Amino acid sequence: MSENTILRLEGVTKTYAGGVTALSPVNLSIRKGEIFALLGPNGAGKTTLISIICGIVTPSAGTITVAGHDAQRDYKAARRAIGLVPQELSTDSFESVLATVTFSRRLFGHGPNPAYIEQILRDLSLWDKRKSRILELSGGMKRRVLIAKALAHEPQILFLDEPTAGVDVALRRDMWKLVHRLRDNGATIILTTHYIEEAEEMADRVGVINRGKLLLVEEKDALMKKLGRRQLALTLAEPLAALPAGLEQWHLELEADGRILRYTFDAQAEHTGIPSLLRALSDRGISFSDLETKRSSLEDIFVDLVRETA
Ligand SMILES: Nc1ncnc2c1ncn2[C@@H]1O[C@H](COP(=O)(O)OP(=O)(O)OP(=O)(O)O)[C@@H](O)[C@H]1O
Repeated sequence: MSENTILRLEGVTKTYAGGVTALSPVNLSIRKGEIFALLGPNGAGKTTLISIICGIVTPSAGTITVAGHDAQRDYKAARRAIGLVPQELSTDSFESVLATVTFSRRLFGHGPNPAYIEQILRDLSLWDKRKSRILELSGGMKRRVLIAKALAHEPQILFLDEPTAGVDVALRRDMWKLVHRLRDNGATIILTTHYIEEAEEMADRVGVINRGKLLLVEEKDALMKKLGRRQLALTLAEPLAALPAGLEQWHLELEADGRILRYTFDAQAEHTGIPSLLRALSDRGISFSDLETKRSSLEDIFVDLVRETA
């Protein structure tokens, strides 16, 4: 394992007792200190993969190495390197925030470290709430408690399973900031999400999984650059009932009741085809009142990929 690799999966597969193949051989290396987003639709295998890494589900084949420990042979040490933030608190506890988080640390056999616990509670803006009972907290605060619990035993890797599912926009943005701060403090973060926006906003690298197969793993920026296309939208001065003949080579789309003409082109190409398109439109007496270009998002890329493997 290279010095910089904190987690490695080699040939990991899972077939459930009922015969469902949830994972085809998965190979993946996670670098120390990165934010990795695992993106996939419902049933893609995200939870299975995380559960295998955390030792909750046994793989059918393959090896998992967590911070130098074999996740099956050396389960306890591997598990200790991981903090897992589940989607929801399973119970609304009568315990205080401080007691709950302190207890989570003890579960992993660590001695007390009040200064460390105070630091995480402060980092998560929970210090003022340390004496509150969990059931008195707002949904957003409860989510923070889940993160504090996962961090209590000083894990090297933090797993966030759908960190912002069902939370409002303001809290989602707070969570994103928080995750960046945790990474800046040295944590490696792996999150699962089906919000593409979340992966786009947070991740250094993105993995796309569908039907148990890891379809790609790429630096987010490189992915956006390599696969990203641009779109040119022309708002027409007069709506068109149909696409005029002679413009087939641009594969245009007519939208918004014929008011918008959309052209998708490769941003990396030497010739975008735009000048010739504009000339061809002008030759046909088609004028426009507005022109807008937009980069295609990770969402477009994701939808294309998943469609191709469906
Ligand atoms: N305990 C189980 N027994 C049998 N099949 C299972 C079990 N858990 C999951 N599966 C199946 O394995 C496949 C992958 O499920 P998994 O929960 O890993 O997907 P996911 O990507 O986490 O989905 P979601 O986004 O909906 O949580 C699905 O077809 C699911 O029905």
